Amino acid sequence: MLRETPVSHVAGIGRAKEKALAELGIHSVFDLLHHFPVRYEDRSIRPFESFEDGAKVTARAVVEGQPRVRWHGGKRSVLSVPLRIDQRFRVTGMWFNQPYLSQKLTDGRMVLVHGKYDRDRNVIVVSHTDFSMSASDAVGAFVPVYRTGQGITSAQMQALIARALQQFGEAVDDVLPHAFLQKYRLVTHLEAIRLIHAPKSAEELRQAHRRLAFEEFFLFQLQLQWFRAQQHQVFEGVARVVPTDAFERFCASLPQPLTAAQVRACQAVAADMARPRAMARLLQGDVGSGKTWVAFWAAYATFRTGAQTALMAPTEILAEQHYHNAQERLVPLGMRVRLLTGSTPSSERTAVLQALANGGIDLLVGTHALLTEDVVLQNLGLVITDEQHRFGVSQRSLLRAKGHTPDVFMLTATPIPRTLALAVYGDLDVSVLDELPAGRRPVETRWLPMQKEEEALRLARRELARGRQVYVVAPLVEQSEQLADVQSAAQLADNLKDAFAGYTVGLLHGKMSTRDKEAVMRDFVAGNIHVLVSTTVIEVGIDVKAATVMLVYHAERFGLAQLHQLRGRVGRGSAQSYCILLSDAEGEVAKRRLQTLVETTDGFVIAERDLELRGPGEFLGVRQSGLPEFTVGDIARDFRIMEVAREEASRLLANHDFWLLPKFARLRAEIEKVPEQSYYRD
Ligand SMILES: Nc1ncnc2c1ncn2[C@@H]1O[C@H](COP(=O)(O)OP(=O)(O)OP(=O)(O)O)[C@@H](O)[C@H]1O
Repeated sequence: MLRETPVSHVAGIGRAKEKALAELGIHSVFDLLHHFPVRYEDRSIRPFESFEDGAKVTARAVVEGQPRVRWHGGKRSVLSVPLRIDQRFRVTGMWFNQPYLSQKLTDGRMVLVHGKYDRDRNVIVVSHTDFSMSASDAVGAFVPVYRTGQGITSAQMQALIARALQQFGEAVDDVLPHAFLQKYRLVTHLEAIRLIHAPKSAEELRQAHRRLAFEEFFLFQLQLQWFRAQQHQVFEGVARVVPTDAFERFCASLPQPLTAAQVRACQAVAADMARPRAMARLLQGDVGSGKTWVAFWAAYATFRTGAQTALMAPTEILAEQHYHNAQERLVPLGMRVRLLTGSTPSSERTAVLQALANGGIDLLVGTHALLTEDVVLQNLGLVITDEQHRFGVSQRSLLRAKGHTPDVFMLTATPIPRTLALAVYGDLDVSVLDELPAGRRPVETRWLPMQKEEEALRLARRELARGRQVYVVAPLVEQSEQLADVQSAAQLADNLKDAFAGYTVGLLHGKMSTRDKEAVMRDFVAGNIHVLVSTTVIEVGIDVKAATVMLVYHAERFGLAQLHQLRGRVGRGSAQSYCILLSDAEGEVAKRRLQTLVETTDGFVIAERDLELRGPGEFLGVRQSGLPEFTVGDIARDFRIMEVAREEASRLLANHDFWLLPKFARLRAEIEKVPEQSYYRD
C-alpha cells in the first residue's frame, strides 16, 4: 500500500522536503520510489592524461591559489579557480553563476569537480562540485541524475530514495505473474527499482529497463486490447447510416477543400459508423495536417444520425480552441455546440447541464472534467479524444456511467513510423493524415551555433515588428547548479527582456500551477503576450496563427519528434514562419538529428529517422521521442519488447483463467485503473 503511504513516513523527510517533493508530484512512498533518474552521469575518476577535449570529466582537485569572480551585466558571473589535478597538472576550474562558491573554494581545499574539459583553454567548466570527498558512492560510472526542483538536489533525491528502499522495500509488490519473470528472465519489480536507482554496470541498467519497460507495455496492451474487445462486441441495431447528402453539405461549408488524406479518413469514419459495432479508430496526423476538420466531420455525421458527440481535449485552452472552431464550422450546419470545463461559471454550467438533459446540445466540448462530473448525455453516439495517448481508459468510465457504448475516435499528433504502428496498436483501426493542406508554406528551419544568437533575435524582432508573435523554448533545468551551461527558462526570459524591449515577454514553465499556465497561454493566444518563453510545456495542438517564430535554445537536448512538434506550433497561418535551432551540437548523432529537421518537415520521415538514429545503446533518453508516453519504455527503441507484450496480453485476455483465478486479481485491477493524465509535459 505504498501508494497510500505519505512520503513523510520516510526517515529524514521533514516539512520542507515534503513540500519540495510535492512540487515534483511526489506525494507517496510509491511516487518517490518511481521517480526514476532522467539520465546518468559518468563520474568515475580517470587520470588527467586521458581527458579528451570537449568531454565530461571528473577529477579530484586541490585548489591552488585565489578564486576570482568576474561579473557580467549585474547578474551573470564567472568564477575562476586555479586547480591542481593528479599532483602534476594545473587547470582552471570555471563556475558559472555561482559566485558564492568562492567562499568555499579556498586555497588548499580538496574538491571533486565534474564538468566539461576544454583543452585549448585548459579549463574545466564545472557542473557539479562535491566537497565531501568521503562520498565515494557519488563517484562512479552511473551516477543518477534526477529531475529536481527548489529545495532538493539530485544527490539528496538519491539519498532519500535509498532510504525509502531500505525502509519500505519489502512492501514493493509485483504485478507481473511469476511465470512471466521466468519465461522472459525478468528481474522482480523491486529488484528493477533498486537497479534503476543505483546501477553498477550497464548490464544492471539494462536489466532494470527491460523489466520496467515490459511491465509498462504489457499493462498498456492489456488496457488497449480490453478496450478494443469491448468496443467490438457486436450488438444489435446500432449500425448508424449517415444520410447521403451529409458529406457534401459538410464539405460545402468549409472554406477550403479537404485534402485527399482528410477525405479518406472521413470516409473511413462513415464506414465505421455504418457497421453494427462501435467504432474504435485512431487518427494519426502530422502537425498541422488538419485533424480537427476530420473530427468535426465525425461529429457532424453523428449529429445527422440523431446522436450527440462529446469532444474531450487535454487542457482548457485546447478545449476553448476547439469550441471556437466548432462554433465557426458546425453551428452554421445547424449543430448546437456548448463548452464545459473546470472554469465554466456555475450558472453557465447549470444551464449547460439542463440543455443536455433536454437533448438541446449536439456537440459538447470540454476537458476530462466532462467525464468525472455528473454530465448526462442523453444520446451519446461519439466520443472524440484529442491527444490521448493512454486511450480506452476514460472512455470506459464514461461508458459505464452512461450505460452504452458510443463510437470512439482518438486524435493524435504523433506520427508513429509505419514499422512500429503494428507493434503498438496491433489491429486498431488507424487513419493517417500524411498530407498538408494546399498552400501551406513550409516552415523555414535554420540551425545556428549559439554564438549567432543575435542573428536569431534579430529575425524574431523583425517578425515582432510586423505584428507577429514568437515562441522561445529553453531546455528544462534538471538542477540549476549542475547544469550551469543550461539557461533556465526564467533566466532566459529575464535576459530576453532587453533583447525584446517594447514587447511583452511571458514565461511558462513546468513548475507553475495549471491555472497559472493556462492564464499565460490564454494571454499569448489573445496576443497580449508577444514573446512566450517556455520549457517544453507549450502544448501540442495549440494553434496561434500569428506566431511565426519558434526559437529553440540548446536544441540538441530535445528529441527529434519533440522538436518537430515544437516547430509545428508555427507555420499555421499563411505567413512565412521560421524555426531556429540554436545549438552547438557535438557528436555525429546529434548533428544528424538537427540536420534532419533542417531537411524535412514530414513528421513520418522524421519519426523513421529518429528510429534509425537511436541505437540500442541509447538507454537514457526518456521522453525523447514524443511517441506515446511511457516512463521507461521507449517504443522506438524497445519495440521488440512491445511486440512480446502485445502477444502476451492477447493470450492472457483470451484465457478463461485470467478472469477467474485469484493470482490474476492484481492484473485484473490494473485493467480497470484510470491512469493519471499528465496534461503538460516537460
Ligand atoms: N483542407 C484544408 N485546407 C486548408 N486549411 C486547412 C485544411 N484542413 C485544416 N486546415 C487548417 O489548418 C490548420 C491546422 O489544422 P488543425 O488545427 O486541425 O491541425 P492539427 O492536425 O490538429 O495539427 P496539430 O496537431 O499540429 O495541432 C487550421 O488552421 C485549419 O483551419
